[in-house]
Amino acid sequence: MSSESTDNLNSYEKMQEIADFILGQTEIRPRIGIICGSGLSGIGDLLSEKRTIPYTEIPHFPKCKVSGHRGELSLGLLEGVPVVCFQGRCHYYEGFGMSEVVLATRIMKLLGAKIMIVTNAAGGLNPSMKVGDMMIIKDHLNFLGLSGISPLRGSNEDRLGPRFPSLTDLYDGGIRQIARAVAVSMNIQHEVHEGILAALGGPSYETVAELKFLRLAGVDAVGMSTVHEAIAARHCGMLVFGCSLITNECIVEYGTNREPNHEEVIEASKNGANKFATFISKLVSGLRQQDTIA
Ligand SMILES: O=P(O)(O)O[C@H]1O[C@H](CO)[C@@H](O)[C@H]1O
Ligand code: HPA
Repeated sequence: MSSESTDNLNSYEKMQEIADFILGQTEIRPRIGIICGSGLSGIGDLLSEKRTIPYTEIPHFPKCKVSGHRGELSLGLLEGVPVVCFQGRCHYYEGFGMSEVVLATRIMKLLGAKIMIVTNAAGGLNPSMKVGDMMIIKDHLNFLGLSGISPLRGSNEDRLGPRFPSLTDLYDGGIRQIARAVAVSMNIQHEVHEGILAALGGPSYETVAELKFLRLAGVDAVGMSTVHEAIAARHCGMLVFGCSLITNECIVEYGTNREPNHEEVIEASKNGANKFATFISKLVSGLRQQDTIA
């Protein structure tokens, strides 16, 4: 499918066809779906009894091209829990339509997932956040959504969810509590923050003025993804947990001779990937113990 295509994956039947194709490749019936952000595909390497399918082999599935995104999905067991792990995402700035951006989310729902864990690389705006830290997403500010660019735009698919879903407490409080306990158990609580993610359209990084504005608005970290998937997950009734790896410090002063770049983002996510993957797998273990996924 070309990246120029617009929202052409709204058909429930087409999504069901994709889900049936995936279910036909494995005995795994996922309870949790994970979306891996830039450089974070290694979470999928922790799966046992794994079946990996390149996106190119999945009918109708968009092909992500941004470096740091592997472009395959893996089904298997993580801490004994059946999961599907999307190792690579499509971004709106690549030219995909919103229905392509959130296709992975809707497919995990049709595969049977009850919870979505969505991850990303993000710039740290809150000065207390250092490169390599993590941020549990408490809420978001969606600049695309505020101007009407939504995965829910268009006629509503009632089989997925309601026309007017609420986004109150979108990022599940109970799961965030488990995540905080995991951070303590790993003795990394000083590196694991909780805060507000702002989603911008990208692919350019933010101006200094934009970052100053976002800081005033209470934003802790900035990214170009995640919130659309979170909205689609809420729409179709999944619980959502979101977590950012802070890959760069936002430059909020003029004339510093410093600039953000994607190479720095990938390098930081490579460095932080193992700890991040361990954190997510221990969270999944915590969810199993709490029967959240029953
Ligand atoms: O959100 P993920 O996919 O983790 O990647 C983030 O990193 C890239 C920018 O460096 C953008 O794609 C941004 O969205
Ligand atoms: N801004 C926006 N998106 C990002 C950043 C950033 O600084 N880092 C990683 N994704």
